[in-house]
This record gives sequence, structure tokens and C-alpha cells, in this order.
Amino acid sequence: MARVESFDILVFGGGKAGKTLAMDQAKAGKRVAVVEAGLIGGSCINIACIPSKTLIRSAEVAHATRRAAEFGTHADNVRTSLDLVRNRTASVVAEMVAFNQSGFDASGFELVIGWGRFVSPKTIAVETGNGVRTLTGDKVYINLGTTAAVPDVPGLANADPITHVEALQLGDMPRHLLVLGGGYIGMELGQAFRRLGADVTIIESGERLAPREDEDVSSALLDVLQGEGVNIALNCNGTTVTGKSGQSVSVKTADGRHFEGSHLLVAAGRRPRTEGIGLELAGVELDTRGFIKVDEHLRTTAQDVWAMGEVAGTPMFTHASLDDYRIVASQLKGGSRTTQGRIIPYCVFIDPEFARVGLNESEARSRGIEYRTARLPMDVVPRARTLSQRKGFMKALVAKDSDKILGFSMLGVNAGEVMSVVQMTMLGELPFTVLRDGIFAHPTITEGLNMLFGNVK
Ligand SMILES: Cc1cc2nc3c(=O)[nH]c(=O)nc-3n(C[C@H](O)[C@H](O)[C@H](O)COP(=O)(O)OP(=O)(O)OC[C@H]3O[C@@H](n4cnc5c(N)ncnc54)[C@H](O)[C@@H]3O)c2cc1C
Ligand SMILES: NC(=O)c1ccc[n+]([C@@H]2O[C@H](COP(=O)([O-])OP(=O)(O)OC[C@H]3O[C@@H](n4cnc5c(N)ncnc54)[C@H](O)[C@@H]3O)[C@@H](O)[C@H]2O)c1
Repeated sequence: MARVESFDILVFGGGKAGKTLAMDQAKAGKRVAVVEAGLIGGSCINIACIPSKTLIRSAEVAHATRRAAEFGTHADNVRTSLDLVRNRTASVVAEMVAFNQSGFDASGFELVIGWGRFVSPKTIAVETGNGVRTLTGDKVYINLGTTAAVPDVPGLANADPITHVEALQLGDMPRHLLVLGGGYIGMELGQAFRRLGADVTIIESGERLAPREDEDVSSALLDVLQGEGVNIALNCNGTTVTGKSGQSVSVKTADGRHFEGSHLLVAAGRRPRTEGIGLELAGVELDTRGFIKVDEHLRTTAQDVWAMGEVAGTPMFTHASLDDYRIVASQLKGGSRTTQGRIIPYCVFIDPEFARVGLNESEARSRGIEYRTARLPMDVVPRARTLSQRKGFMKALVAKDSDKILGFSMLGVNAGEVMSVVQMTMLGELPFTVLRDGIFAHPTITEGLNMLFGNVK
């Protein structure tokens, strides 16, 4: 039996929650190790949020340059070099990785690079470049994330589809990008590649984009994307795939539609990283969807083992994984923070952005909550006019029998930032009248909240 190295805290997977916990505990004087396959800083900075938002910014510049004449400037012969876009993305990622690495070094935890798997309760064998190391922890925290799901569509796996990982590293412009899935990744990357110069077709099995949002949101998202020439095919069921991504690929639907492209990006949801890593040897049980079963304190079914982030079924956002860190850190300090009742906002980084916090109408209805609504088209917000960014709307839900804000949705320029203002009002349990009557600087997008909440009847 290999020598077993003991730690106070052993973190399995260095995602947002895991790396933050490791730094925090190492700084507090604990002996801490993190087992990480190779992404220094986790998915967000290497292959997900940061590279995608960097690519999206390049796409915004390309789009704005093409619209330059509208603003009085002529920019002829606009062309995009995807290799330069890729280099910019890679350099932003490299800076973030270096920044994370220096934070890790300063905190003093041990980063063990290699593929890990449980070999017994609270004990992980890691295949490092220098042989296998076996580590155990008094307390173990699992933060392994998810990978792109490849749905069971005939011919799909054989077509070698790309995922977000490869899409964010392409150096040659796809002639025609087919995107399987019209969710967050499909919408964000679909619009970005269209703006960078590719033809794009999004192939979505559902009857509308973003089905968790209200129907008015789904149809506005459709208008925005179609308005820029993204071809969107809904209700695509019984699909089959032939050909190879990177050469020539085609997708057919059961009702006879047929899409031809040069590349196929699969963006059809996520799969937890729970297979083949010995969770059964550790006593860690899974739920019916294959995610790690946790309680509201993020405790797994194994003694002194917690799970955090996407692998634990937490909503798939970096800020939600960070809040999982807060929950486990609070327990280490004798606190009682839990996952119950937390408000997790989100923002889809299409342009204009879509952001939501709290309930939308369909959720309020399905929970039997009575509400009042207010709606405001972005077109009437003065700042949106000065920016020529007039698409979209704001919508708020207010309780029927009190002035409590129940939720806010916005498709519009700076939606993520405006949403945060509403979120602070909700966190402070302030009435909607604070946003109706507060003095906001003119002309900001946020001042639209005066008009929006003025529309609450
Ligand atoms: C394209 C894309 C864009 C996104 N954009 C946003 C966004 O704009 N905003 C937002 O909030 N969220 C976004 N997300 C979601 C966000 O990236 C995740 O929710 C976030 O990174 C939290 O992940 P995590 O902490 O669960 O784990 P991760 O960050 O995925 O960390 C898990 C770590 O475990 C390691 N690992 C896995 N298995 C093993 C093993 N057996 N041995 C050793 N190490 C292992 C992995 O290498 C990885 O580093 C995006 C996701 C994608 C895919
Ligand atoms: N801005 C952000 O915060 C951001 C950005 C990207 C990703 N994310 C996170 O990552 C998660 C995963 O993103 P995603 O886009 O992969 O998943 P998603 O769940 O958002 O969307 C997947 C879409 O694929 C469709 N689909 C599934 N199987 C299909 C099939 N066989 N054919 C056609 N369509 C099919 C689904 O109906 C759905 O609309 C998101 O849910 C989100 O939590 C967040």
C-alpha cells in the first residue's frame, strides 16, 4: 500500500468553491491539499465564463464596427481574423490563470495536479506526472464540476462535435456553425460567431428558446438573434447527424428539415463528473440524475464529506459555486448558512444582455403567488436611445398585497448591472417604491427603474 499523506482539508476538484475554500483554510493555518486534473483556477477562467465573455467582447467590437456608419464613422472592408480573436482570448485566460496561481502560492495550500479517484472513504489516489500519490483528509470537499453532455442522437458522437472548449479556441472561422441546443451556451456563442462572420444555425429541440423564462422573453430573444441573421430552428426532434464536424456535417429532423454546416457545436446541457471516480468506495451517493446527493448544508451521504458547485446539483453559475463555499466555510466557523431560500441571479451575455433575479410570471403562477406586473420597453429609456441600443424590455413582479418585489427580468443594454440594483433592493427588503421614487443619475439605464416601477398598478 502506497504511503498515505494526511491533510486537515482535502479538496477534490479546484473549481470556484474548492479553490476559494482551500485558500481560506490554508491562510487560517490548516494543512490543505487540492487535487486538480489540470485547470489552474477551474472551468470558469479556463474554458467557460472568462474565455466566452472575452470572445463575446470581440464579437461586439466587430458588430459595432459594422454598424459604425450609423454613428457617423465609415469603416470599410471590415474583416475579423479569428486567430487574433483566439490569441486575445488566450491572453486574458493566461493572465487570470497566473493571478489564480499567485493567490494559491500565497495561501500555502498544496496543489496536486493529476486525475483523482476515491480508493476508500475520504481517501483519493491521484495519478500525477510522477506516479500515484494517495491523500486523505479529515474533511473532504468535492468540487468536480460538469462536462458538456453529448445527447444520444444517432450519428452525433461519430461526427466529432466540438464543445465550448474547442469553440473558444478555434483559429479558423467556421463557414457555417451548426449549434445543437439553444440554451445559454448556444445563444451566447451562436450570436458571437455570427457577429464574427460565420453563418450560424441553432437547432433546438424545445418549442422556444429559454423555456424557463416567460414567453415574452423567449420571443424577444428569438427576435434579437434572428434580427442579426442567426437561423433558429425550433421543435427539432428525432434528429440524426451525418458527416464530420470541421469538414462537412448535416443534421436532419424527423419532420424532414435538413441543415448543412462545416462545424457542429454541441451545447445541449451538462453531465456531472461523477462516473469512474470511486464514489461508491467513498460512500458518496448520487441522485437520480447522477449528481452528488447533498442536504441543505451540502453534506453528502458520507461522514465528513461535502460536495459543492455543479457536481452537487447547484445552479450552474460561478457565483452559485462561490456561495457553496460560503455555506461550507460557515460550518467550519460554527455558522449555519444553508442553500435554503437563497436568491441566485443570472445574466445571459447575449447582446443586449438578458438578466433575471427572483420570480418570473410563470413561476409565480405555478406557485399560486398573486402578483402585480410592470413592464417598460427599453425604447423609452433615454440612455438606450443615445446608445442606439433600444431593443428589449424590463419587467418587474410585485406582490399583490404588499410592496415587496418578487422578481425582475430584463432584456436590454446593461441588464446585468441594472438587475443588481433591483437585487439589492430585494436583499434589503425595501418596498418597490424606493426604486420608483429614488433619484438616479440621468441619463443612465438604471433610471429606467423609476419609470418601470411607476407602472406598478
Ligand atoms: C461556455 C460556458 C460559459 C459559462 N458562462 C458563465 C457565466 O458567464 N457566468 C456564470 O456564472 N457561469 C457561467 N458558466 C458556468 C460556470 O462556468 C460554472 O458554473 C462554474 O465554473 C462553477 O463550476 P464548479 O465550481 O462547479 O466546478 P469547475 O470550475 O468546473 O471545477 C471542477 C474542477 O474539477 C476538476 N476535475 C474534474 N474531475 C476531476 C478528477 N477526477 N480529478 C481531478 N480533478 C478533476 C476539473 O478539471 C475542474 O477544474 C459557464 C459555463 C460554460 C460551459
Ligand atoms: N451566462 C451564464 O451565466 C452562462 C453561460 C453559459 C452557460 N451557463 C451555464 O451552463 C449551463 C449549461 O449550458 P447549456 O447551454 O449547455 O445548457 P442549457 O440547459 O442552458 O441549454 C441546453 C439546450 O439544449 C436543448 N437540447 C437538449 N438536447 C437537445 C437535442 N438533442 N437537440 C437539440 N437541442 C437539445 C435543450 O432543450 C436546451 O434548450 C447553463 O444551464 C448555465 O447554468 C451559464
